[in-house]
Amino acid sequence: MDYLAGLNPQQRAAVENTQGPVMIVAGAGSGKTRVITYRVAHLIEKGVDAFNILVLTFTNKASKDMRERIGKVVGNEAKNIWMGTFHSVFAKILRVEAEKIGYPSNFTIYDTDDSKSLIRTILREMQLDDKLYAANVVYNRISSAKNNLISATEYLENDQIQAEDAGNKRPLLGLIYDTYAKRCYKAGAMDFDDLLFKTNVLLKNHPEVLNKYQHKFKYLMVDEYQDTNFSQYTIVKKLAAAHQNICVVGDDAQSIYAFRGANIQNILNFERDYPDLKVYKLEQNYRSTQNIVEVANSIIANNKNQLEKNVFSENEKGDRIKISRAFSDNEEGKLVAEAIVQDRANAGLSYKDFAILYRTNAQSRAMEEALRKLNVPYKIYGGLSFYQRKEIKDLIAYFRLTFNPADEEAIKRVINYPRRGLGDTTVEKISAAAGQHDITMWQVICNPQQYIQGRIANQLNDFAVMIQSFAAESKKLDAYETALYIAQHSGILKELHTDDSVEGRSRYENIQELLNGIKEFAEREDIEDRSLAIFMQDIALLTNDDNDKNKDADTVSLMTIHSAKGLEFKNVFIVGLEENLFPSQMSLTSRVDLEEERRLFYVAITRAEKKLTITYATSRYRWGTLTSCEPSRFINEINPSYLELEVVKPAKSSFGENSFDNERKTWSQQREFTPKPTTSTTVIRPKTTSILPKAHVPTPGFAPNAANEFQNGMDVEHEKFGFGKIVNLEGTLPDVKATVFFQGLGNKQLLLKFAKLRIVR
Ligand SMILES: Nc1ncnc2c1ncn2[C@@H]1O[C@H](COP(=O)(O)OP(=O)(O)OP(=O)(O)O)[C@@H](O)[C@H]1O
Ligand SMILES: [Mg+2]
Repeated sequence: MDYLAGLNPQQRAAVENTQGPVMIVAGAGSGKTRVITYRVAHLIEKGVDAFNILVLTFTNKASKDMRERIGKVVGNEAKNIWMGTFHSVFAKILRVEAEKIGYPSNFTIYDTDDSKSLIRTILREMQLDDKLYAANVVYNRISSAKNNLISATEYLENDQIQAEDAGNKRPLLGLIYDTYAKRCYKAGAMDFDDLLFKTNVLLKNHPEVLNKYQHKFKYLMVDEYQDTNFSQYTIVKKLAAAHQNICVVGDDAQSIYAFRGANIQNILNFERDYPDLKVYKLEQNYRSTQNIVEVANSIIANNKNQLEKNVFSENEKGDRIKISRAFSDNEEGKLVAEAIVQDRANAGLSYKDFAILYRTNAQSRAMEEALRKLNVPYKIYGGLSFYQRKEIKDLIAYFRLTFNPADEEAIKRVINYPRRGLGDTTVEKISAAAGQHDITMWQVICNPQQYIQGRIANQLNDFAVMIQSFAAESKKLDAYETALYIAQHSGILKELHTDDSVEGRSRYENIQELLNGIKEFAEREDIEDRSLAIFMQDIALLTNDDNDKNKDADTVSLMTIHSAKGLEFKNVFIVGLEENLFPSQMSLTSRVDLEEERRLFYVAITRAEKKLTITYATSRYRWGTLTSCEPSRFINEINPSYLELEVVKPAKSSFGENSFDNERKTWSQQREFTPKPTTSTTVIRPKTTSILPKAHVPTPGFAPNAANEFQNGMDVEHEKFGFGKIVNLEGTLPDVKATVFFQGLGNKQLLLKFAKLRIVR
């Protein structure tokens, strides 16, 4: 297969130039990711061992997609490439090398919740004002220190940082950071930032380890390089130092993680770090229509800080960008949902060709509700992971303790769940004793008589024996059998089984689902070690987009713009273009922040291939109150010649607004929606382009059908409203009410016994 034929001359040069440092800084959709993909395939075709290639991507999903594409060229060898996010790749390496830096190889990975819970414990113990020292703020400060490779000791010793924090009225941050780091260490745990921070420590203090990985990873590639932080930059620089076969691609205009420590300087430094650097320019955008590319260019031109580049498209000119105004967030949802149904029918698209992008997660609610009303299947990306649900975390905490009983956060989570008379006071006593004697909580639990007073020794002893029995069983059983054993003997299964509420049943099913997943893992033939310990290793790094069983399902994608990075969709809606929302309120005080918001807008626009719609509402519920909103300044920055404006009249919504509120809770929990299968998916006729069709002239011989003949999904004709599709039926005969989506009119609710409606097919 001549894979090189699918590249333009610059892309091809970047692919074929495999030796020495290479950088591509180019606009969106210009094929940067494609270059990395083909470059890896090319290396393998040329005989480079896949085990010697390391590719760092921004999400697990991106690396999975890339591996699949490479597999199409090189076959099975693609499995052997080291590829993944910084966190997953270096977690894997730390598992092998952890003991060198004083950690057990089965160290626990603390997720954000664990970290914040530990911080809260520490703040309580230090008796600090939790308004001044909010867990979130403390967490962010520690995270930012780690991402800048400042250890707790350095933090404490550095007068300047100290002074800064004192200025912020939080002089004790250094001490908290130090305590936090020690507690994690004692618990055999690393938080997310540690996975990079400790990798740096490892590579710095152990030259032999650095040497080993420099020789292992003979070729390094990094996608989305503009969003690397200092800690990541340093790892890459160290690994590439010996052979310098490093290729990074990125776009300064898409740098959107400065708030998490990403540093645009990393791109600029690259030229300084590698004097032999070859720089390739990609200017042609292959993704989007000319209109979309030009709008994106015109927006980003408002930013003062950017590298000069020229992006053009030779695709069709395309539709103008549509701007729609709605009168409320619910109305906005409705207009987006209706446009999707309409565009899908008119342009012969699938649901998966559509994406709805928003600035903040909270905006998904109105969208979800509207989509459900129209029976449009959707999936939320980047939301709460399956592994973050309470019941799943509870069971996993038992798994964690089985392999690492020092894990303090896991102990706190399940020592009294299910209830066994070991309440908060006991936990505080254990924690205090552990602090006093400088031992782990687990050591206290194993010898309660020695360290704490009170009559809880028996219960503690039972708990310790139980955890020890799990560890013993895990040595004899496979992953699934161990997991089942723990679920049963911890009492979790019974606890959930006896809860007969709807939520209780769904929690029980989730546990079943987890066990099923572990069973699949235990039956895999492509890996040697199928123990629960291995299954557990990277579980904290999974997001809800991984392990997606229905990845080919035909659903509309909903996500924040941050999660949309690198992706593309035929038809994109960017919603909530309002001042104080996008740009966000917090960004309005400084140019630097405002420019980051604008880059975010640039990222959003450039996801669209064919059609882009931007919407805003003039009122919206925020923080529980109805606020009136002004259109975003970003809309004014677009040259009007690219725009088509549409104002949606405040109509009495056909949606029962109250029913939304009732269902709100359930919907926000269930983040995926697949409507019941409809009997037909025929395109709605006739095709019209105008917003409001002329008065309908019924088909000659028009004769309405009887109420009992209709089914959901049927194409129908109404005497006056024209052609439509039944999207919902409710009630019982003879009072069945149909929701029919009419071309250009949207949803109408009709009582079938009165409506003059004819079945088309
Ligand atoms: N030479 C080419 N010929 C045809 N299609 C191409 C070519 N180069 C890239 N494409 C297509 O253009 C689209 C954008 O490419 P890609 O995702 O690699 O761009 P990118 O620069 O990584 O974008 P982003 O900045 O959004 O991450 C993809 O669908 C890709 O397959
Ligand atoms: Mg890309």
